[in-house]
Amino acid sequence: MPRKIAAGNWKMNGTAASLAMLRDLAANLPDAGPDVLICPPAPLLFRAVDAAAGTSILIGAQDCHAAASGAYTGDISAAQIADTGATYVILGHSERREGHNERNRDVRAKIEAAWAAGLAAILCLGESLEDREADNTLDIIAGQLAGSLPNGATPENTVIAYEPIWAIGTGKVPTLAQIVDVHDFLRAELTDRLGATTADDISLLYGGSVKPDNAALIFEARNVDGALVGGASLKVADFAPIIHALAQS
Ligand SMILES: O=C[C@H](O)COP(=O)(O)O
Repeated sequence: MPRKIAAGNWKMNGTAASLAMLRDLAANLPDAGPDVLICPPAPLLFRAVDAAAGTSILIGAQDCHAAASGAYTGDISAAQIADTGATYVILGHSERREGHNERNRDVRAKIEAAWAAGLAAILCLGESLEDREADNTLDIIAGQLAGSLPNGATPENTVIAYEPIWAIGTGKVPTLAQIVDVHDFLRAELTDRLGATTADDISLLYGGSVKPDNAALIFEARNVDGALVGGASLKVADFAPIIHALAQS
């Protein structure tokens, strides 16, 4: 069985003061619930790890460089992320692919770097509205998966997040059938590549406008093992109900 995971991506939001929410969140988690992960901006990682100490909340980063070290002003390496005590890194988010021109091969190299540093990678995949309307979704997903995921994926080092670009921050959510189509496809592609024993245990997250009022329905979808949540992960009042919905799914 894949692990259930509720991951919060704070994107470029929050300050040190925002980390007080981690204690509140920890106090509002279900017993025996899913893995809960918060990915704050990089400058907050050390403090976030401290703030989460003694709780079950895990901490992750939002990107890393593919190189181990060097003259890359403004970038951070996977080893530097691991040094903070963070254990995950989001890679290939559409906001990186679009805003920073990351290609599949760049994402692949970053995942290799993450693994080498002992981090688990959350690989993000998703189609644009144009791709969706042209009925190209599964081709796009197949290409991103083939191009971005290195050999050697395991349930411990890899999580896949399906995030339709048109659903991110828009309040638009695919139908349950559309989510199931992509998640079933991902599971089948992973099975082809890795065999069922490994593929069946890799957590597949849905991301894009997950909110307290739609989470329970989304978690009914076959092969949805959790969510990658943006805006609704910033407040305990929004994120905790999503986590509870996942625990009950
Ligand atoms: O990484 C998270 C996603 O981009 C979803 O963001 P959102 O929940 O604000 O739509």
